[in-house]
Amino acid sequence: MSTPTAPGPAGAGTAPTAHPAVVSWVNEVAALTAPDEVVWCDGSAGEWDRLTTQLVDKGTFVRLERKPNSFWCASDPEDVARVEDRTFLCSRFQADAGPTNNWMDPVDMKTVMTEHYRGAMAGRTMYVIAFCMGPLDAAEPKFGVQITDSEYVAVSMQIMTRSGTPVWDRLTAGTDFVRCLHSVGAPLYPGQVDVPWPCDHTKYISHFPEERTIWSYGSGYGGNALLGKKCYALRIASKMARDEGWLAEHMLILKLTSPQHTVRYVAAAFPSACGKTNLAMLDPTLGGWTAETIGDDIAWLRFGDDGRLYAVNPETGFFGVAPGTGVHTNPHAMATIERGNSIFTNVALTDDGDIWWEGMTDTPPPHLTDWKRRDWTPTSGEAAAHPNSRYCTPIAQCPTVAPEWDDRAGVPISAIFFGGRRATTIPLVTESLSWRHGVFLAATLSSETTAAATGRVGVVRRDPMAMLPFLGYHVGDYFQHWLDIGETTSPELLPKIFYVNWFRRGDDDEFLWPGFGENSRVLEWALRRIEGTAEAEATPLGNLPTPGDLDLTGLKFDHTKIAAALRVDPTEWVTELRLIDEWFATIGGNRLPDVLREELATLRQRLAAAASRHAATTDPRLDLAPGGGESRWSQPRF
Ligand SMILES: Nc1nc2c(ncn2[C@@H]2O[C@H](COP(=O)(O)OP(=O)(O)OP(=O)(O)O)[C@@H](O)[C@H]2O)c(=O)[nH]1
Ligand SMILES: O=C([O-])CC(=O)C(=O)O
Ligand SMILES: [Mn+2]
Repeated sequence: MSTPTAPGPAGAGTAPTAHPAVVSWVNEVAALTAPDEVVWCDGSAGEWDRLTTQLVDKGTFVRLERKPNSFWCASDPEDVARVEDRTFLCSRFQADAGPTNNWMDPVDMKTVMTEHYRGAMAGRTMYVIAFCMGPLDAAEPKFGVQITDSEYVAVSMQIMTRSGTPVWDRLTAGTDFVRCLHSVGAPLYPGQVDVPWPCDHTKYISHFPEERTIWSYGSGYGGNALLGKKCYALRIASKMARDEGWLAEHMLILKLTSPQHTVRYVAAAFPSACGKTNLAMLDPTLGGWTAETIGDDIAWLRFGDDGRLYAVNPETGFFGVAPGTGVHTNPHAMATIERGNSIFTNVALTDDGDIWWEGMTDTPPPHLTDWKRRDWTPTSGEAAAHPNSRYCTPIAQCPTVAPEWDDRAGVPISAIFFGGRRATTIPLVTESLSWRHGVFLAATLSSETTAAATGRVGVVRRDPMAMLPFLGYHVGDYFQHWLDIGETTSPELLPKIFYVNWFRRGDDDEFLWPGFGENSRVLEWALRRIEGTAEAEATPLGNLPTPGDLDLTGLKFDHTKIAAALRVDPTEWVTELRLIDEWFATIGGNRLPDVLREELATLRQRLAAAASRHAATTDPRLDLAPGGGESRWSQPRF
């Protein structure tokens, strides 16, 4: 039932499913896109071998000599990242997409895209992939079927999702599934030679939230083409989650065990390329602590019967940022890919059949093939790997994967960390004062743009809950949903919310915090706060540690920098408040919850009071933090 069908349109006889809606949809798409052949994927090792061999034969993949069952590939130089300006939320009413999404009327979008899809798979094979986001034995497993004309997508979906025969077996007639249609938009006409990375200059990544349908056209890049990931598990799922009373979030899930063997699970939301994978594979520098990985990109959070929030990782693989990943920063990611069974996209290829990227080792190899397939030497003057180059690798291979990563019930979350990449203003860590204050911090989260999306890098923008590019409905309603979640259970059962920033810089432009494994010190302080055993100082922003409140044992790092990383600078906050005002103004008065407006007013009052206290202080050293530590107010920038 899982072998490829003979050329010709799909039919019920060849399908590994009797689900009439799947079969009729596949037939309909095949009639529109005109593939040479339809293959129902079984997700088997044999299928992986067949497709990867095919990809090697046609020049898309290079089989690596130095890593088992692993492949290098380079995309079209224009198809390297998510395309936010070509990503659409086609809700029936524009007002439901909100100010953060590109909207187009669903009927108009389908009319336009249908013409792009017409004949788009000519000369190619259409693959039909059944997949499940989250454990197969979940109370309500979340199924999807992706149609694609890309072998790269088909094999990547094998890594990233539960797919194939076990899913077909469960996808019985009447079972709900999300329709995920994908074409690279590059038909092959008779005699035409294929290119290594087919795609179209025109791209559409469209979501039809009311129909739970995704149409993606023109790109082969992960976030645009592996539709289980951002399109389903975040955009469509966030809408499902709102309707059903749960949360679909851009979060890692981490298990922490203290030296006293206390186990805690935490989740953390950072924007793309801002440190989720790295924190998910944390190698704690703090003695006696163990960190284990449950997820690195997406968390689905639901209330358990005990009133706590439980998190599940809907994925089965990591699609991680390669540059900056090395034995010193993320040894566990390096060990994961060392085990093979991985796909590397837009990194550099070494002459002996291995991969390399900036930050993997201190010294680059003397010669490489760069991500544009050109000869590269250390004097080339350009990066050998694209800044958004990625590895795609199974989570089960991660040496730090927690045994419970696949548990149907998920893991109970004690703390949620929100964070952004900010060179200024945002302190290393802030503890929220309440759920609603935490939601305010998350709703005003900001970050510098990264190479994970096309467009300018390094521009500060608001990225609420690190979900700006992934919201499946109106951002104001999303904030209200977060506030409602906080009313669903007793306050002491809710995770405590913290706000972090690993990326603050000093006047010398160097990071003020060493990051990576040292982030365990911040997590440890947060967990001690939850247990009531850590000190903190009340500031206008929330509760912050002084450097003395953090466990800095053995940390070889300039402690004045750490004090600077923890500073609340009133001048910086004058600008920040203006930016938050602007952000809230874009949301629209009737959709922005009053609670958040009130939180902003309270923050403004607290900052004003602190600034006037500071102005009245002639000797800055009089304004000392409790415990005799130097106050963060003592070095204002004005
Ligand atoms: N300075 C500093 N850099 C970090 C830290 N953690 C991660 N990074 C760098 O940030 C970049 C992206 O980190 P990732 O962990 O891959 O980001 P992510 O949030 O998983 O990204 P997506 O997969 O795009 O959602 C890499 O270049 C890392 O080296 C940190 O604690 N400090
Ligand atoms: O979706 C992708 O392509 C990769 C990713 O995790 C992100 O951009 O946040
Ligand atoms: Mn991501």
